[in-house]
Amino acid sequence: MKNNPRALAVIALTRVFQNKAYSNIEINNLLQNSDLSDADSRLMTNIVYGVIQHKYVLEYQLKPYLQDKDKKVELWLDLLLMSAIYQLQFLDKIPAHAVLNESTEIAKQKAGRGAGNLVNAVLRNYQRHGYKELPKSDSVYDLSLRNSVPRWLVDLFIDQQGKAKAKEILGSINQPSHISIRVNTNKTTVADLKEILDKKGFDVSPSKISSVGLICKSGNLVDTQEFRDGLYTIQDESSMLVAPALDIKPDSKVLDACSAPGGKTTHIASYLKDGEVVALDIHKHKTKLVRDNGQRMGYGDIISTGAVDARKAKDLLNTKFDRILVDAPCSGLGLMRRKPELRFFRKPEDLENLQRVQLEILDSMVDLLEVNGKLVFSTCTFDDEENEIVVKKFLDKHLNFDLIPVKHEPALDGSITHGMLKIFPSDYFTDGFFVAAFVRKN
Ligand SMILES: C[S@@+](CC[C@H](N)C(=O)[O-])C[C@H]1O[C@@H](n2cnc3c(N)ncnc32)[C@H](O)[C@@H]1O
Repeated sequence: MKNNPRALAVIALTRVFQNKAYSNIEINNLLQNSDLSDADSRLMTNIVYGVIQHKYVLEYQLKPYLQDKDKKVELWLDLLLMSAIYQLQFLDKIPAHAVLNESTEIAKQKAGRGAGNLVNAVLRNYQRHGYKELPKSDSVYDLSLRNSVPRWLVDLFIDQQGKAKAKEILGSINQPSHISIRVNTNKTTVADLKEILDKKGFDVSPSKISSVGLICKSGNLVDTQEFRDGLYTIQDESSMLVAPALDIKPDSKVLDACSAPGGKTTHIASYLKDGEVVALDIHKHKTKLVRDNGQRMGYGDIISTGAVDARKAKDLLNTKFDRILVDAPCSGLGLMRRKPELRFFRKPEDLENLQRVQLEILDSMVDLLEVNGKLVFSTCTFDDEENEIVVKKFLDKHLNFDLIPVKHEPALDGSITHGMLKIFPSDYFTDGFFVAAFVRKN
């Protein structure tokens, strides 16, 4: 089974749904211990993401063919059947007989002849009757089913953004994502790096929303000499909009309160000459990632790290900063395209709990910021509870802070409201993101 892409996909999917594991981490772990060819690795990855992205649709297709007595099939068997239907329906290059034979064999090897017979019978039945058309209305139920997004989230998107925008967001999150990189402009230029990567066969194009971003449709961008030499880092385009919002000067003293794995820390460092950046994270093991990234990108001597709960930072750090970034822990709903399982892991009460933590971290930053210093708050989600409402509550409590317009490129003018930047996954095909900036008046 170790070298069977379909069996490995089912193992990854079982871990995701049983242990609430992240799909990208499980895929990487399993691929590292397998001898799959590149094509089979791509197939395995495609099945894992596809089944998670289309979970409700696949369950809907499967339901009529599971007899009553079989309705409570084990999780792995359910996922094996969904993977098979996903391949039959969504992947056009795989012959149906290969899907049927392989899936039957996997079930037989794992649980004996009975399981193999069940899989074979269900899939033959599905083939005989064909794909069941999905209901087409705009009801919350149908939108939830068609896009495989829990109903509470569909409700939330409609309540906050209106139906048209909610449909646009839902329609975009199950499409394949791009990879983007941020160019380390202290080591190379965007044009030079583009040329080098193009020559290596990466199909690279400039980002429309960040002047230091390049987009790549596919390819292993961590396995190049240029990556090892720190000429670029892998980062979503939306994340590249945060460091510019801090308006950093070459001698700024910057605090990055929630910094791991350090994507934004190294971006901040790229603006500094005599300045420094102190990078905190609550998890000690994650601060190593920040240091490693800093070293690789050539900023090891201006980044220092600390394993600190940012909510307690005001009592632990006895210094002040010119700039503070709170890239806060959040629900990550803006990442649903790249981490499709998030939609199933999150619960409505998470948003309120996360809002509380975000406000506690912001509160702790207030006295660490110099007068006239700037504070930036960002999240990779687009729900109001973790964004605009946090900003409002923070300003209501701290009258010595003003909201100031987020510095941004002209292409993003349409994404600014009351000076705050909010990007939906459907707007520029990036992660969803939010950025707000404040100044301390006194
Ligand atoms: C959105 S991620 C930060 C991403 C990072 N800024 C980057 O660009 O690579 C949020 C981080 O906050 C950390 N975190 C969560 N709660 C925290 C707390 N109370 N204090 C400090 N860090 C915290 C998490 O471990 C996580 O690494």
